[in-house]
Amino acid sequence: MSYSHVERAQVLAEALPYIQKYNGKTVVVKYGGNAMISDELRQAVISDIILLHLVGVRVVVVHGGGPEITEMLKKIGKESQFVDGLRYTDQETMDIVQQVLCGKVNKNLVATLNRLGGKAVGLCGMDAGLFQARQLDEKYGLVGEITAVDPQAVVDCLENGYIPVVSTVAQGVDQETAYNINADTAAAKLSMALKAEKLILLTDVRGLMMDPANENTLLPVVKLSQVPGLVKDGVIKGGMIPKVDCCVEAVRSGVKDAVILDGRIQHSILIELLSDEGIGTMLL
Ligand SMILES: Nc1ncnc2c1ncn2[C@@H]1O[C@H](COP(=O)(O)OP(=O)(O)O)[C@@H](O)[C@H]1O
Ligand SMILES: CC(=O)N[C@@H](CCC(=O)OP(=O)(O)O)C(=O)O
Repeated sequence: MSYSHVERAQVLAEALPYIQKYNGKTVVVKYGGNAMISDELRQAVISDIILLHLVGVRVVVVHGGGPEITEMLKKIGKESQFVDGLRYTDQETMDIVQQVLCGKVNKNLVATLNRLGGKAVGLCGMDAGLFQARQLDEKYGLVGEITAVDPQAVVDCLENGYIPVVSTVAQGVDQETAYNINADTAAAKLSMALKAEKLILLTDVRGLMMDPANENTLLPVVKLSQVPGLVKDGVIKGGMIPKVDCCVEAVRSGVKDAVILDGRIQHSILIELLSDEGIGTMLL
């Protein structure tokens, strides 16, 4: 499909009110799934983030990396175990989680952002006490429940024109260990501490659907009051439950809205933020 000059200009003009709306506002993007694995999608996400940053949006990236952790564990002959969707994390697993998230994934992401013209700084949850945590429950091993967020390091980055890129390993407050935190949960907690305008969770499905097997049943807008009913009726289930829960918590705590967005669609972040089209599920 090719566009005329006028059509191209219209797309840019359409973005103006949205750029004005989000200028100076904080948007937390949880980056993970296919959008992180496919080269093409990775470039699109990263260029979206740089563009938003350049038009004055205070973009904060919180990244996942579950598949990379699983792959590295496999290399050392360890099978991954999940309990209620959370990785069972023994000490050996925790060491790998820290190496993969804070080392490989975080630094590669920072390098790509910088290579494509951004100015990114990588932080993990232990830097400057960003995320403090205690053990969530023995049944998950060293999985943490965030007890406090000190967003100052992230704010300092934003104030100095950097794009903060955060990995979700937290410092223990109940014992001398690092804790593994689910990236959706950490992104939601950070959005709350930053009083963000918006939380975006990139995932590998269109959003919340009445029938997960049918993409035409996407629910574009879900009010918090509808969530308990959707859970009770079995519409929200499995991996969607913790995702929706942390969106609910964020919105209840003052984040204006939370969007579950399809990271498989190129430039889904730009379409969501800077156009008249809403393409995921917005919880508000
Ligand atoms: N109503 C629903 N709409 C969409 N997906 C749903 C729904 N209920 C359950 N799911 C499941 O939730 C999954 C998304 O959660 P998850 O796999 O944990 O995401 P991620 O890996 O991005 O964190 C989907 O792949 C789908 O199988
Ligand atoms: C406790 C827990 O499950 N932590 C996750 C942290 C990474 C993550 O959440 O990555 P995705 O967003 O790519 O799934 C894990 O170990 O896989």
